[in-house]
Amino acid sequence: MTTELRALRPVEWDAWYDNLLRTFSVVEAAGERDLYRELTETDRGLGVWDGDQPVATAGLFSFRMTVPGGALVPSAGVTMVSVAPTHRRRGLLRALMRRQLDDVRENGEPLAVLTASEPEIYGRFGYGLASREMGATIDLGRVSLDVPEGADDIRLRLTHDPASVSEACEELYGRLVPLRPGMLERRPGWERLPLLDPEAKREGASPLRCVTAERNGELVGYARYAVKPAWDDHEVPRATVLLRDLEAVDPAAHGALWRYLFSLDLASTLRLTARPLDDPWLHMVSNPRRCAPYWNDGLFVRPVDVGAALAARTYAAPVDVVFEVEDAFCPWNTGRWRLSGDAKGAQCAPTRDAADLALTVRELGAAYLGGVPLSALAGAGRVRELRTGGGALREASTAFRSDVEPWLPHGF
Ligand SMILES: CC(=O)SCCNC(=O)CCNC(=O)[C@H](O)C(C)(C)COP(=O)(O)OP(=O)(O)OC[C@H]1O[C@@H](n2cnc3c(N)ncnc32)[C@H](O)[C@@H]1OP(=O)(O)O
Repeated sequence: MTTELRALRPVEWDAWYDNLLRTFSVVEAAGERDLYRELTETDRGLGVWDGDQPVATAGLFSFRMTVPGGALVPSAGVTMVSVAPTHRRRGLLRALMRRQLDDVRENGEPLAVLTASEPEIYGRFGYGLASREMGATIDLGRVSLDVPEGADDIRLRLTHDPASVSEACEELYGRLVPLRPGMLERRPGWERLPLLDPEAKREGASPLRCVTAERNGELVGYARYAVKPAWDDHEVPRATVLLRDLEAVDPAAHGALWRYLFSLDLASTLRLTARPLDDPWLHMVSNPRRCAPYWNDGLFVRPVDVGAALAARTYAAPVDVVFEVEDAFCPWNTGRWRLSGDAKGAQCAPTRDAADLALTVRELGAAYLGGVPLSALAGAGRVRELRTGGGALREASTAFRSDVEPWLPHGF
């Protein structure tokens, strides 16, 4: 087999995308191809060709991601990775990852990020699981909600045309981006993604609708959802409310929107996916157990330039530690790095000083957004204390934590 790994040419996009669809065995729905064609940064696409046939794909998005402290840091979003079943397990993914991370480094992005089809794939390339997301199946008949003061002052409006209020919702979303690590600044065109609602993928649910929350005429929150109607054998209504996304700027706005979703007529279940671990509704419900919360993996983070990545965020407490970093896939990161920082800023540079903590770049990626404690990774043997007399783990672990759980509200 002779194959060629090279950059994607714009005219090849459809065949390249078809390889992705075939590999994922997904049925294409109306609107998806046009949207992804528009969103794809063709000049950052890679593929492997066997003759004139694409047999592997990988893409990058030029995102900026919020890190602890609120800075937006250039982060390459790895996407559309596929290897045709005829060509799997011959090293094509590894070759694509090699070329991609070299390109990201050359492009000066300190981080690469991704969401994984299967979590076990990307650790070997230095990606660590940095954010988790929560799902829940809430038994509306058994769970009540105690909403905060001010919820009654919120005016809710329902629209069956979410696009008609999208601009205002996007403006609100933009205000929230700097407040939570892991959120991605919207790039042009991405506002269409949360509105994508092909009939073929609804599985009996209604079209998407949007409820907006206003206080004194100003938008303070919104929720997009669909309802899947159902009636049991005794004609009892048992609809399921499927929440697509919800954003709100303060407790009262959250309260009003969650109360709305918890009390829709004819519904017996509210299903949530991809919510942040610290979602406010968890602390408003009478019975969290009957909400069956669970968590799943969210965003994987890979420091591509360890020094620049660690210096780009701030730290919850003063920290001055030397990390002994091992990075087998990107050896330019391997070595000792001194990180000194606090809540105002940080510096990180190579050093010859004695190391305080040893870890691989994957653990640095996992801890980077502040959601995974270094101490928990140390408990699993993945971070080792080297400082004589100890104390470095506690110092670094405290400093890395974020007050707000990292979260990626949407896939890419
Ligand atoms: C960010 C995203 O786009 S996520 C989407 C990823 N794509 C998919 O899941 C689509 C379906 N699967 C595929 O297309 C392919 O099987 C891929 C892309 C996952 C793997 O491609 P391959 O070319 O077969 O991988 P490759 O041969 O380079 O393997 C590299 C290593 O990863 C391992 N690996 C590859 N796929 C998997 C997997 N699904 N689960 C666990 N390990 C895996 C290989 O065993 C190999 O291990 P090694 O480092 O010990 O040698």
